[in-house]
Amino acid sequence: MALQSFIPVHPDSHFPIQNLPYGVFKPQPTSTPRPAVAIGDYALDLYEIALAGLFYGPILKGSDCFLQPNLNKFLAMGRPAWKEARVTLQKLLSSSEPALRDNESLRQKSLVPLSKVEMLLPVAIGDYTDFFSSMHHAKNCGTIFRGPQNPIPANWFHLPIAYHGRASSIVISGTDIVRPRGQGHPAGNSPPYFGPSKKLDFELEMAAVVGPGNELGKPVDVNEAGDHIFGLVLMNDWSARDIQAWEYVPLGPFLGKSFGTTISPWIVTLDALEPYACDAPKQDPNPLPYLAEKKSKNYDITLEVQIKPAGQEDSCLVTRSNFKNLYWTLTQQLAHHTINGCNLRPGDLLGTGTISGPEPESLGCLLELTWNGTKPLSLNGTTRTFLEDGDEVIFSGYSKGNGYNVGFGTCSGKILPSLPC
Ligand SMILES: O=C(O)/C=C/C(=O)CC(=O)CC(=O)O
Ligand SMILES: [Ca+2]
Ligand SMILES: [Mg+2]
Repeated sequence: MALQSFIPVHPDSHFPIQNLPYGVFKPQPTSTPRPAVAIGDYALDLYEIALAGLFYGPILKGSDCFLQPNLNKFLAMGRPAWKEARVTLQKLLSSSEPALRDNESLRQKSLVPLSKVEMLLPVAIGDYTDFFSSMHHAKNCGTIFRGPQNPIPANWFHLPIAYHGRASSIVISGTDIVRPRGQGHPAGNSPPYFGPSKKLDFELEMAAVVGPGNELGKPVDVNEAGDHIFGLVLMNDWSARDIQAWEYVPLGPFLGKSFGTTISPWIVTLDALEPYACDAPKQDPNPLPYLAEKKSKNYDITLEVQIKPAGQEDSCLVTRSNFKNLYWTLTQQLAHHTINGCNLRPGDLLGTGTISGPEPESLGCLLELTWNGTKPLSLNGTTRTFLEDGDEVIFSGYSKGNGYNVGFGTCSGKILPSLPC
C-alpha cells in the first residue's frame, strides 16, 4: 500500500506525499516570504512547522534554515539535511501520524490553500548557466542557423556546451514577459532592422538547483556531482530568434535571451525523482575521464507545452517531450562547469538546454516546430509561426507513479506588446 497523507490528494494532483517539492510563498501580501512544501492543494508552511519544534532530527533541530526568506541556507546544508527533512515531513503528513493531523490550531496556521498564496522565486539565484544538451535540438538549430553540412559542432560530442545566462531577469511562473526590442538579423545585404522581435520563441527546459556548491579552485568529481544538486524546476528560456541569429557570433547568446527566463515555483527534489531514474543514452565517443560516470542517469519526466492565444478559452498542446531525451546528464554538466576551478554556490541555476526529442511532435521550441517560421503550426483554428502578443505559454511536467504523479505543476508566462520604438 502506497504511503498516504491525512490530507486528501486527488490522483491527478502533482503534489502527493511521495513528492513534497519545496517553494517559497507569501501567505498574505504583507507577510514575509516563507519556505513551504506542496501537499495536494496546500502549501505546508515550514516556518510554522519549525517554530512548533517538529523538525526533531539531529541536523535540523534548532536550525533556522526554514526561518529564512529563501531556501539557500537549507540548500547549503547538503543531502544529509535534505534526507532528514524528507523523512520528517513524510512522517508528519502521513495518515497514521497524529502530531499535525490532530492539532487543529497548528493545521490552521500551517496549511494554506495554494489558491490563496503568492509564490516567489524559491532561491536567491546568484548565477545562471544554460547548457545545450539535447542532440536533436543541437542538430535542428545547427541546420537552421548554419546549414545542413555539419549541423552539430565538432566539440558538442566531447563537452556539454553552455553559455552564461543572466540571473537578474529570471522570474517566477505567472510573470508577464514584454516582447523585447533589438537588432534583427538582416535579410541579404540590407542593414539590420531595429524593432520589436518578430521571432519570439519559448524553449522547453528544466533546470537544476545547486546545493552546497564548491570552493573556488576545487572541482566537483562527476561521481559526486549528484550530491550537489538539490532538485529540478521547469524552465522557459524565452528566446528572440531574430536578435539571437544576428548577435551570437562569436560570443554566443546575449540580448536574444536575457530579457526574461521563467521558472516554476516548486523544486522537485532528486530524492523524489529517484524512482523515475533511467539510463542516459550511450555516449559515442566515450567522454574524457573527468566526464566518464560510473552510472549515467536521466529521469523519465513527461514534459508538455500548451499555448493559449489571447481571448481563447482553451489552450492547445504544441509539443510533448521527455527529460530522458538529454544526451549530457545533469551530473556531467555540473562536473564540467567546475572542472576549471569555477565555484558554484547554493541556489545557482543550471538549465539543461532545450529538451527536444527525436519525433516531430517532441521538439522543444517553435524554431524547430515551425522550422524557423516556414511551416506554421495550427492552434485551435488559428496558426502560429512564432509567439504573438497575448499568447500564454504553459509548460507542465510529471512522472507517473502507481496511482499518483510526482509533478512540477506549471511554468507559465504571457507575452505583452513591446515598448514603443
Ligand atoms: O545552435 C545555436 O546556435 C543555439 C541554439 C540555442 O538557442 C541554444 C540555447 O539556448 C541552448 C539550448 O536551449 O539548448
Ligand atoms: Ca536555452
Ligand atoms: Mg532566457
